[in-house]
Amino acid sequence: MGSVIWAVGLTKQYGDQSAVDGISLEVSQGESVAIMGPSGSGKTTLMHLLSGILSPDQGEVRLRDGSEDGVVVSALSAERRARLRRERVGFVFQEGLLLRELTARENVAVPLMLAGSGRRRAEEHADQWLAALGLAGMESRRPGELSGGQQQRVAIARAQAVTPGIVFADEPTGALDSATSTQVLDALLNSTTSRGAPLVMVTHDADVAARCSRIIRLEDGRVVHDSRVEETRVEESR
Ligand SMILES: Nc1ncnc2c1ncn2[C@@H]1O[C@H](COP(=O)(O)OP(=O)(O)OP(=O)(O)O)[C@@H](O)[C@H]1O
Repeated sequence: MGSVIWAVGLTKQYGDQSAVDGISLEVSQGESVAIMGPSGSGKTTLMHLLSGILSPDQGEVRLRDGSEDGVVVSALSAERRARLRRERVGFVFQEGLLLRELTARENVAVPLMLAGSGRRRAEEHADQWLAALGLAGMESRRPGELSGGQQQRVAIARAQAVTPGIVFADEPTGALDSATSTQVLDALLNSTTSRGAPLVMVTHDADVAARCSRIIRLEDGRVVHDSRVEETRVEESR
């Protein structure tokens, strides 16, 4: 399977604190990757480096963009990086971060309009995504009129609507009870991997991680376990 993102030698320091300390990894089409590890081990920093929110002190991140070698995210200007993030990368956070004054439909349509769609087309497309996530009939509600799980599904629809090449999620079910968490996780996994796009998710929850195809564990800014690497080793030793 082709790589969608590949990172080499990523390092990020805060003062003399090494948040990420020389991490290299590739993520392939259709993979769902859980990033786990103790508090302060560098999970969020790694996700922000992979997604171009942060620039590394050393190393580079490439994202597949149609060209053979991909685009080096960290070499882009801040403006081009922001555009790449808007159009090729989806984000889902612990709290949906929906715009409170807008309806569910408008929340999903906004990124499409920012990417150049007309309002009517964007809203039609938004309605299709909301329906795909089980929210038909709720298009005109504002976030305050939806449950936590429903709000998170609106956030997933918003992330998917621009059909990004990769989706990142930071504790996407962290604020939900366990039954709702399962539904939201199913929606997130299915809506991403069924398109062939990879999902990279930071989670503290072992049950959530167990639903992913790959688990990466960090300690002190380094990868101490990668289930994909372990599987490759086992296959090679056969
Ligand atoms: N903006 C910042 N300024 C200074 N130090 C930071 C900053 N962001 C992160 N750090 C430090 O870098 C290290 C890694 O932080 P990070 O948020 O990536 O960890 P994490 O594994 O996501 O933690 P948690 O599970 O608690 O969210 C920590 O020691 C943290 O204090």
